[in-house]
Amino acid sequence: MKSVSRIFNKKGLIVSCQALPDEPLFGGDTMAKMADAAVRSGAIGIRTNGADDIKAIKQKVKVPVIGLIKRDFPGSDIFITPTLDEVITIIAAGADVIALDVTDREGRLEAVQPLINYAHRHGIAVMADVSTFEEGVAAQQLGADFVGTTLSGYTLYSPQQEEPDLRLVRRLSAALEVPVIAEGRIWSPEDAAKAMQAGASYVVVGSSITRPQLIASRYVEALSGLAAK
Ligand SMILES: CC(=O)N[C@H](C=O)[C@@H](O)[C@H](O)[C@H](O)COP(=O)(O)O
Repeated sequence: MKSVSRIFNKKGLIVSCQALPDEPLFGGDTMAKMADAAVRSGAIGIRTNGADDIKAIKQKVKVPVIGLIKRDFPGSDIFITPTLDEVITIIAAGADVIALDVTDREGRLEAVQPLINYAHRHGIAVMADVSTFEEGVAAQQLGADFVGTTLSGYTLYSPQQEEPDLRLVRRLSAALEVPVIAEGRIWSPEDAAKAMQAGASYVVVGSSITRPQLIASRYVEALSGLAAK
């Protein structure tokens, strides 16, 4: 496997280009254009969901791609690359890093080890999406190459807040040897800068760059009281 420090050529912004089938920008072609725009602006990596989008983005841009597959299983809360099937599909699609759920739910901390090992046997690095400090420590012990704060706010036991979890970024960055990726609810360049000041090596920004329906709705909401007058 490529040494982790050589996957991304420097620290910086990773743009998450994701649209699910029910979102207006759904489709590999659109996501590849989003990725192109991000890279032209200086993004050093892309994070994306699904084999089609991974392939389309890999064809379009030269920066490393973090791939995941969101898949729902009835009765389970684990939806980011839940099983080996998705890991195999992501590798075949050409991702440079695989993102997967490394939370302490449903026996996941045991179940995820073979997925990490499989990725490594195929020369692919792993980004652990965690929701707490303890999960980040466990993820490093399990061999994850990057630890991301992606799932803080999305497990029942992590802080439920509108802002990014900078406290978690700070604690993980102080304690871990592997690079920490700040991700989740980063809505401004100022928040992104704070995340890096808190110790993150990389900052993933998604919705506030690539989900125009969410961006527009913030403006509409800000105007709604005034527009009624
Ligand atoms: C919790 C979950 O499903 N997160 C997903 C993970 O890949 C994406 O839907 C987010 O857009 C991504 O984490 C970036 O975060 P934000 O869009 O807040 O900048």
